[in-house]
Amino acid sequence: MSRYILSFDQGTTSSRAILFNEQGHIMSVAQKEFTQYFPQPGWVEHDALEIWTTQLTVATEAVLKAGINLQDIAGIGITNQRETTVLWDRHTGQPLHHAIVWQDRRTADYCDSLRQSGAAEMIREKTGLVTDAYFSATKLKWLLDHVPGARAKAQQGDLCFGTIDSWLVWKLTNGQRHVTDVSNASRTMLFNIHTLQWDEELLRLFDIPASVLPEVCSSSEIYGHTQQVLAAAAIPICGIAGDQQAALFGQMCLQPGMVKNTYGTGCFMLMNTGSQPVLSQHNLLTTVAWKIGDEVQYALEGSVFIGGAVVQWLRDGLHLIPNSAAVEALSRQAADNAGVYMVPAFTGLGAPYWNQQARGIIVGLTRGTTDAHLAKAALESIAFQTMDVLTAMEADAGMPVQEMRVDGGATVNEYLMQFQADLIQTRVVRPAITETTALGAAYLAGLAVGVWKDTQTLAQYWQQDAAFTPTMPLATCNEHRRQWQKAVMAALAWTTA
Ligand SMILES: Nc1ncnc2c1ncn2[C@@H]1O[C@H](COP(=O)(O)OP(=O)(O)O)[C@@H](O)[C@H]1O
Ligand SMILES: O=P(O)(O)OC[C@H](O)CO
Repeated sequence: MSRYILSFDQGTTSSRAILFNEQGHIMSVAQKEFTQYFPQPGWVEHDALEIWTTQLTVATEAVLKAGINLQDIAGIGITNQRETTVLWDRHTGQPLHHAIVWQDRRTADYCDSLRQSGAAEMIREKTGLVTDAYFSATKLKWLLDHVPGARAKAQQGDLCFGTIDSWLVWKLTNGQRHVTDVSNASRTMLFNIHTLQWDEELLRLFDIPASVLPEVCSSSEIYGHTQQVLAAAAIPICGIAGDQQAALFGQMCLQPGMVKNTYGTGCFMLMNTGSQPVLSQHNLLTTVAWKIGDEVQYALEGSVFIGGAVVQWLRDGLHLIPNSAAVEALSRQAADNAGVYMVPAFTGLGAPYWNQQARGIIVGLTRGTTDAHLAKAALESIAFQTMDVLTAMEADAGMPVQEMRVDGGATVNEYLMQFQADLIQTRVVRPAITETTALGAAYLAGLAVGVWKDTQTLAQYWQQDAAFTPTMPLATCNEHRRQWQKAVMAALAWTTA
């Protein structure tokens, strides 16, 4: 009998399912986009029921494509867009409102007032997070305060809060299990990353009744079994991690100091810091990477809000390119950026600036600027933002990073990868399997049910596809950095305030 692991990779713009075999090879992939709702400027919502139905559809499709029997699936691993907040009725299973997505800025003013009140330091010490609308706590508070009747229902114990992992487990187990894992919990701003428990002082601060919270579990254990979905036989659900932590695991960054950067809609760089949380001195986040058995690993994280999304903007907003892949050829039409720099602060700037009011700018325009220069500046902006995060990370670690492992949709772009290596003067390594998020969740699930013995076994599977080594002269590199810093200063000055 073969033993497969089915990964649910529930992302910001699409639900994906990937089936892995015992060697960690991909057997099949299915993907479905779902609706993005923008009810007001800066607001982003998802329909949690659509997330569930698309996820279930792609899971079924992946199994059918591979032509395997459902009883040969040893377990399901879940990885998900993090922070996105769902509130549902525990009796009917109906969401009370659209999910509020991690990108949503509706609680930005409230976060500013929290910072002014002096709460930010306490929040950072306990949660490792910067006080920002990005995280779940203020989104949940908004739902409880604005959905008619929600707070009263919550106080009566009738509601469940969850990030997308909790929601999917709830649906898969037909409402039997209300759980999350430590990595997702650490993104809520309600979770104490030192005690690994929900924090009463934070619950009081955000006025959240404890009864809405899921039980916090490790990242690799049997949380429950499927009920009346996918197969007649119950399949164990046995791995959960937030997508960026799952990618760190899938990239086999198991030793302190190892770094991965994912180039998706946003860019998320994580450094494994071992069994102790390291509080950043340079505006990075401290987060739980995963918990396996009794062992907890932590990470430093730098989140860039607009990464590959700047390429989507060239495609859908400016109509400069017919598809994302075309950005590379267009950008190569220009020999260099001709002094054009783009700061895509469309939703403010994330790490290490954390400025919610900053907005995007393009500087250095002349009569000679072409679409190719804009494409180049857009691609380069992804690398510049990553450079800023890496600089902060190296300063926190007190040593240079030896190599950066990369994954995500934009890593197919060879120009971007080479420019990245040049800018950070560090080797950039792309693995053979770039579906590291789904792979990480599969590994966590497979470890729980004995498909794989231990992490050492898994580390042997990691294989390099390509390595990009720096070739740009240092003087050119320094000049780029200097110009970029000036551009960032201009974006910070051009705020919505
Ligand atoms: N050739 C390319 N060059 C640059 N960016 C690309 C390219 N192909 C895809 N992308 C970008 O990669 C992102 C999709 O990557 P993916 O890892 O699937 O993201 P997510 O998981 O956030 O949905 C999109 O923002 C897209 O614009
Ligand atoms: O869905 P992605 O891949 O853009 O990831 C979103 C992150 O988890 C947000 O923190």
